Amino acid sequence: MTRLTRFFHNYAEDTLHYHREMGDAFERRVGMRTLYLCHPRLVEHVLTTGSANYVKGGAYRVVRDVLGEGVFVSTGELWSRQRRLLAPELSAAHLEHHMPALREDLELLTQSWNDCASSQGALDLEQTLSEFSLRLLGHSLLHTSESDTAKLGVITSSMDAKLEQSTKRLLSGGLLQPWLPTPGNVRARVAEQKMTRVIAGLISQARRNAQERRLRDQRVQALVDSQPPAPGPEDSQTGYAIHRSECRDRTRALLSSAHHRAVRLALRCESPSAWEDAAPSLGKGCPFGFDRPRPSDEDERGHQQSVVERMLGAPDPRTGLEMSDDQLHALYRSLFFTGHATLALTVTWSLLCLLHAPLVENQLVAEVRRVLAGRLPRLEDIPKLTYTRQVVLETLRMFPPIPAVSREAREAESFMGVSVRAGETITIPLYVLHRHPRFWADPERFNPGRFGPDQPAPDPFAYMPFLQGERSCPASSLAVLIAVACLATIVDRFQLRARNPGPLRASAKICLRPDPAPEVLVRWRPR
Ligand code: HEM
Repeated sequence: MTRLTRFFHNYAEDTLHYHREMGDAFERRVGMRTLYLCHPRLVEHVLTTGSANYVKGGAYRVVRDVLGEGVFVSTGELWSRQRRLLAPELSAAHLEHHMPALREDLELLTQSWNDCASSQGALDLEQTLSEFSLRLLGHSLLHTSESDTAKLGVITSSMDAKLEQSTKRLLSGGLLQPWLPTPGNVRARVAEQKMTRVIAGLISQARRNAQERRLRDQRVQALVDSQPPAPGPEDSQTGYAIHRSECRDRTRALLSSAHHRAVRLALRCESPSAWEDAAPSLGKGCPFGFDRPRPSDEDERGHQQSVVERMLGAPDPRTGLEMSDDQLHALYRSLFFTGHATLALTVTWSLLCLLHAPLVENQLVAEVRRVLAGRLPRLEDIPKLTYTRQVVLETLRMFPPIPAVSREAREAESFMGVSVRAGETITIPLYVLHRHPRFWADPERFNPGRFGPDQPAPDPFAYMPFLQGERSCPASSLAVLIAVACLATIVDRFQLRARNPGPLRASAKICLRPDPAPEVLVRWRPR
């Protein structure tokens, strides 16, 4: 393979070779001149201390072309508003809310793998995990229904087709104009139309849900306000009656947290008789409905707001305007772009690494069997899966799904012996930093032990699968927990073997993918 073909096939591996020859900072020209920074302290400057001078430029223009001004590429107030609203939803603390969707989707995943195991078949790992992560994103973040899930694949495949064409356009240096009737341009236009249609449907649904929620909340408010001043029950500890205002607050809290199913159903069906049936139960005192059965996971999820509904309910503080359809389109695209392949690839690479590490697999199976013993993970199981987490972290070191990021310098500057020109593209190769021999002992060895509790934490700029700084991944901790749950569920039930064992190979475009993908045989793991 020539240097150039190696670069285009897997620029991450190619950069690793260059780093060995050229050191921690070097320039290369492939199409355009790029400065590569491969030392944690240089990277720290670009991402944190000196970050005001470095923006998402260059390659991100291609992405902007496809995604619009979503959270991934936007800047300034538009970016910070989207990020602020998204962050709580994507935090690890929110895992509890994603758990019902996660368990449901893990169940579906294992069902399809059961079919494969019973027919002694082979699996396309990346494909099945990609379907899993797509379904999960739709269910847990966007609250898509089962029928919508089928359409989500259209978004990601259309996005891939558009990204490919936009990249070609960028590399053509202006020759490949979008209006030219080339097959690639036609494919990209069709892809854009399909993607727009599906997302528009999801947005209308989210707007309808948000409107229904607003009406319901107003009715709840009116109903609660119209209650007679009931003394309420006695507080079990103090013996004092709960005041009416407290009653109301607690009623509201209960209603909004989906505990009072009967009233919720009545509010939703809006028939006068249902209202009449429900109203007395509101007046009977607090705490309403504590003795009622908890609603099902499905019902619980139905009452939480999706990310998009939350965005619709939070108008711009300066203008008072709701997010426009264009902004919502960009939000959907950004979430699918950032969350879909990354999660699927993390679990795919973890399973592929295990094919080559039988001792690690044994230790992992022992832990998973102890904690899960054949059932789906529950929230409280996940912190106990400590070795599984180490396996995920080590996989993210060796095969970071996003192997490099780039920034563009606004102005010229010099720091730590490196000179940067105005407008220059800086590449930060995570793949190289994760294998830097000065920061990692035996970097080419898959060794989850390096993330053990007795080991020192790695340098945060030598290990950053989720990047560092203000543009780092807002879903970092959550994504690791989900990957842990998924890996544990699979390893507990299934044993994978490669049909043609050989070294793991990758290709890197935007993401780092197994290439060629080994054919993997799935069997039930003996108990
Ligand atoms: C293991 C899985 C994941 C990995 C390795 C990962 C990694 C990354 C990295 C490296 C970036 C910075 C990219 C850049 O600056 O070019 C990023 C940004 C981002 N990620 Fe993730 N990610 C993962 C999962 C997710 C998930 C599940 C979501 C949510 C749907 C998500 C949402 C985002 C968003 C919104 C950004 C843009 C942040 C900003 O610019 O402010 N990621 N991710």
